[in-house]
Amino acid sequence: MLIGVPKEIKNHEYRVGLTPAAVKEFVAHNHAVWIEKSAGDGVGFSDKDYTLAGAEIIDDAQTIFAKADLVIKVKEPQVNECKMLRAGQTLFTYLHLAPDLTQTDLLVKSGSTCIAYETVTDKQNTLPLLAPMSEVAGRMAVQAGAHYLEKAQGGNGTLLSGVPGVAPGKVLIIGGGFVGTNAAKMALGMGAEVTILDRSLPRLRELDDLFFGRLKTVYSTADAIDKYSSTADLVIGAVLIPGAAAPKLLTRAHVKNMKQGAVVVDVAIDQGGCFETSRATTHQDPVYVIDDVVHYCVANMPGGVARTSTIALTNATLPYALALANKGIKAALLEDQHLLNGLNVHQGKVTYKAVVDALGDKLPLDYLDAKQALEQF
Ligand SMILES: NC(=O)C1=CN([C@@H]2O[C@H](COP(=O)(O)OP(=O)(O)OC[C@H]3O[C@@H](n4cnc5c(N)ncnc54)[C@H](O)[C@@H]3O)[C@@H](O)[C@H]2O)C=CC1
Ligand SMILES: CC(=O)C(=O)O
Ligand SMILES: [Mg+2]
Repeated sequence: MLIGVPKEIKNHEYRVGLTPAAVKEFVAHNHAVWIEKSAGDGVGFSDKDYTLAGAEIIDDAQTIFAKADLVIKVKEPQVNECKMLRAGQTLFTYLHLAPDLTQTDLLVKSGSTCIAYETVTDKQNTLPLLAPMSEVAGRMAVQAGAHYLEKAQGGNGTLLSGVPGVAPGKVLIIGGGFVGTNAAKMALGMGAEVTILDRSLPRLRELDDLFFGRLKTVYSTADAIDKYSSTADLVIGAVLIPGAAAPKLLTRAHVKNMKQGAVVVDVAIDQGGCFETSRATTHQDPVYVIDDVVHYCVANMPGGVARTSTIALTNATLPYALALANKGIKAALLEDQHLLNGLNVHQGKVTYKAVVDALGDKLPLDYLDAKQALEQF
């Protein structure tokens, strides 16, 4: 199979779909790999590294999209990338379709097969291809929050750790999954006072055990969000309903009621955001202020630490990508229900129900069960 890896083109996105080590694995399995020129430059993987691994360097993305059987990326395809996708081709990358009408429309029209990293599942009922980037983003959320709490950045001038004689800052984390847990680790490591909300009691029990009572676990209700957001210095949004648009849990009224100079980091922004006042921002222009509250809503946070993130992401995606290449796309999907859960679009049909639920009233979308879609077309 011909595997193609274009250079990422989203704002300040330096990650790359395959490391040279991953390329070697494909080559060892007799696949050809095309890498766009300078695709790995931003993370220290040179064209020479890729050539030595057995890849061919291609000058432009057009050639890759025109010929590759399987396109492996990091971020959702941007408009001109969507327009290059075609029937008979498979795209394996993050998609986050539920909040993205334009991309969904273009992918459906492309006739291609689109497998989303973020909806592939595993036996533990977690999301193995989202987890590594959630670990990164959760850790970064506290780093970003601490930075924007500084006065010169618009914050209220709180040092999250406090100092002897001065109480630490208060961090509220909404959602206790991968992002939330990693944010909690960092915030506790700094010495902040941490409260974490989730609506899963089993998850709250795990968190209580994991952190040995060093943080407060609270069942997530509007009332709890009311209470804890009003005194928080930093609120981190980390909820997820897989594949669906994020619920707006922190409302405009909550934000209005927050302390002046508090910071909110909406990590869930890639699924549309879980704060009513959130809108996606970029690494180039990461924050804006509403009601004296600094909002950080970067939709590709791990791109900011692209070297760590590229390696962590490829560690997770490689076995699935190899299965697609070695077995063939259809057979690999039909053999593995967990990988099949990643199928969002196939030959003009949307095969992920939560996407149709989120966008069906704005766009005429044909939903078809993933297995049926593969068997029919
Ligand atoms: N902005 C960025 O660069 C990145 C964003 N993300 C996003 O972060 C979000 C969280 O991802 P993960 O932690 O991996 O998901 P996860 O599935 O591990 O955790 C989500 C948690 O939210 C909880 N939850 C659901 N509804 C809730 C509610 N009403 N109140 C409180 N908790 C609730 C769930 O019980 C679960 O524990 C996702 O939208 C993901 O796509 C992840 C990585 C990077
Ligand atoms: C998960 C995601 O959207 C990212 O890593 O950019
Ligand atoms: Mg206020």
